[in-house]
Amino acid sequence: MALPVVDTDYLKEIDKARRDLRALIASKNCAPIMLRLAWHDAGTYDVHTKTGGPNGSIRTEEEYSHGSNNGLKIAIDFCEEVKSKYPKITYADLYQLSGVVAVEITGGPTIDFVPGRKDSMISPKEGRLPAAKKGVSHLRDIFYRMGLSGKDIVALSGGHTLGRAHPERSGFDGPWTKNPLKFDNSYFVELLQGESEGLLKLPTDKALLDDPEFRGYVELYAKDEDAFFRDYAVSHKKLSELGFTPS
Ligand code: HEM
Ligand SMILES: N=NC(=O)c1ccncc1
Repeated sequence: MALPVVDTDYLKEIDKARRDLRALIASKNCAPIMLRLAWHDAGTYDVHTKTGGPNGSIRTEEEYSHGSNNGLKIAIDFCEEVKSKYPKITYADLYQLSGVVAVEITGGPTIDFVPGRKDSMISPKEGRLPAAKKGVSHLRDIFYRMGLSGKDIVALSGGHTLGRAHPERSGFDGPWTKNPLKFDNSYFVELLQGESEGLLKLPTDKALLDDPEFRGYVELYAKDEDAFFRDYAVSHKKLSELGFTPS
């Protein structure tokens, strides 16, 4: 599919869509699932083959039907409400803009967003996203394949400060933090505090404590929210631009 022409009209549409997304996400309290959608569209990137990545392909039934994407059709349909008003905007840009807005309106850091991603209908085979029951080496395999680093793994895992697991979607249950609609460093604080009634820790969350590099960042982010916000904003931008060279 063609690269969008990012002219002043496109940028005006992006600005209007950003405002609409703020209102939609606030009114539906759907920041968590919108962030998960953005991450799942981008997280399929393979730096070796230059395939997958933030290209809107998650909108295809083939891809949103993957087990790891259970529930995400809800967010895809929410985004369609905005797409229908601004047809020029690519799905690829819209999904990443939605993830940025989700973080920002729940109190997280401002994330630099550069539009211009093109859409694709080609869905990678299932298995490019991390499996929750695995550990450190799996996390490194998956995120290094995307072209991301150990620091990115920990910072981006902080995205679990938002939302919850749903048994009917993933088989896991519950929020990671006491306020799942507030983007803050509580995910890391809770991780270091150990098991807590009613709060979820996936095996991959706990794995962040098992590796010295990862644990160093967990301890930093738990004690310094500004450091988490700074690193998260950089890693989120990197994730949202995998395979995409902003013009
Ligand atoms: C590191 C590997 C990761 C694993 C294994 C993982 C796994 C999961 C699982 C199993 C769920 C529950 C899905 C459900 O039942 O609704 C979930 C939810 C979520 N994930 Fe991840 N995740 C990972 C990384 C990330 C990243 C990098 C982000 C974003 C930057 C993210 C954002 C979210 C959000 C916001 C939710 C909550 C969605 C909701 O409330 O509907 N996750 N994750
Ligand atoms: N954020 N990641 C997820 O939602 C997820 C990843 C892998 N398997 C199920 C769900």
